[in-house]
Amino acid sequence: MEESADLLPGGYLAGEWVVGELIGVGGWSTVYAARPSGRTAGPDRPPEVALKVMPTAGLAPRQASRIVESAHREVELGRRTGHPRLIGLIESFVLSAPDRPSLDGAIVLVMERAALTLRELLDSGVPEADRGRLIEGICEGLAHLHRSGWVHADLKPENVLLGRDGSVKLSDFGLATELTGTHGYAQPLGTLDYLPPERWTAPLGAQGVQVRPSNDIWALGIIIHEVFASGASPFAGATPMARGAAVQEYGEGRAPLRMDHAVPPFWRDLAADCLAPTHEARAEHTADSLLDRIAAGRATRSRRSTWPHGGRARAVLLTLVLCATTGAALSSGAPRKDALPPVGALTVFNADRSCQDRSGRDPQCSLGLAIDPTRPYTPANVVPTRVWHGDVVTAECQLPDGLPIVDEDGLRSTRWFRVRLLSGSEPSAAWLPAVRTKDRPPLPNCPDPAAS
Ligand SMILES: Nc1ncnc2c1ncn2[C@@H]1O[C@H](COP(=O)(O)OP(=O)(O)OP(=O)(O)O)[C@@H](O)[C@H]1O
Repeated sequence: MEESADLLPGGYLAGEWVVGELIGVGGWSTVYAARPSGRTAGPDRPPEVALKVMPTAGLAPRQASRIVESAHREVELGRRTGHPRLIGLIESFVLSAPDRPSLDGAIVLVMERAALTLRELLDSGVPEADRGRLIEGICEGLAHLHRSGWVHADLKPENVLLGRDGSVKLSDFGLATELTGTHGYAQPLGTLDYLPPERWTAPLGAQGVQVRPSNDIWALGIIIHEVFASGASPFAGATPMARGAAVQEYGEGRAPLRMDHAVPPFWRDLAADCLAPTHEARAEHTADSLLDRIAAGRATRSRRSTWPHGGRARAVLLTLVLCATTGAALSSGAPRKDALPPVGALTVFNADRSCQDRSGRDPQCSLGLAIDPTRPYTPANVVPTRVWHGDVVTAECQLPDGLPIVDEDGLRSTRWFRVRLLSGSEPSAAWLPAVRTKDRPPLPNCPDPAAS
């Protein structure tokens, strides 16, 4: 394939990171997978990151300064408001690439790598059991941003990332605006489908347009509708401009809010409040107050629920979606180096010899960790975290009499090890069949998994 001068080739050394495959292209940036170079790899460096490369060469001075400002905002926000619901910024640097004039001097943000975007999940269908949790995660991210005095100002499904453990993380803070009092000013940019009615008529002053937290709440209302109504906006129209006209009609009181019947009553009420037509009416619905309502609604629903394994069902469904969308390829070192002292280190063994080369981490060679060692070892019964030959995982205990597993060499065992997953993972531990390791540390027996 011909190499583009505007793209970094695989293997390129950008700062201290080795560029991998292309992940995505935004309006002003290109995002690549990357890993630390041999020189810098170590326990304090994540084994896999995303590099957001924002070229400035050849741009008109105003465009270039816009990009510099946008990068500056992302760095500033990352530095001041880190939170598990915001994508982590690891470092930033200016790319020195004299051999590639179009990329020389580009600004590079090194971020924690996510598995997929909410847009991709909407396109493949959000599992019913995950919908509320996803919205709650977005709301937690917004509540943190707003409490820290920032407005995201470009909230949309492309900017909601999902970690490999299904965790929700807001990203792309290029338009994020710091509040001075009740509002801030931003460039008149953003994505038409997520702009509230007042933004369509907002006066453009020397500092830009006024933005307030209620802008993000409106976008959240659109996203709630999309999540429950198979990606559809509550405002009908074939193009973003047509849908924008419908938003303005509604904002001026000339049309009612029409939501899809697929949106359940609880979420319909919440979305309707987020989509209150004026800033004043919307302002009383803060991200914090919405979070309280979601928590209260969850408590009511779980009291009514007759299915005791809701948590497990959630994990399985999200696993399926992540597997389907990402091919279930996960980073090295996924099992954590835990805060608790390890009780048994296990080196993963893959009997398939073609999978014993550690360099590629081919998704085809990844091994699954079971959710329940007493149920069939199928894709529906594995967590999103994958392991490869040679990975070291931490086991807490063993189960001598789980479901029998036979490896590629015919070795059979009913023994399973319970291994810890990255902190924040749901579930927090999963099961490695004993045929997938040669180690037999003297571990205590685990409690009966059926009883937990
Ligand atoms: N940390 C990340 N991990 C994995 N994928 C990412 C990450 N950040 C961005 N991406 C992917 O790259 C795409 C482009 O990134 P991003 O939206 O940040 O660029 P942008 O130029 O700011 O976009 P926009 O056009 O919205 O301004 C995203 O839609 C997503 O698919």
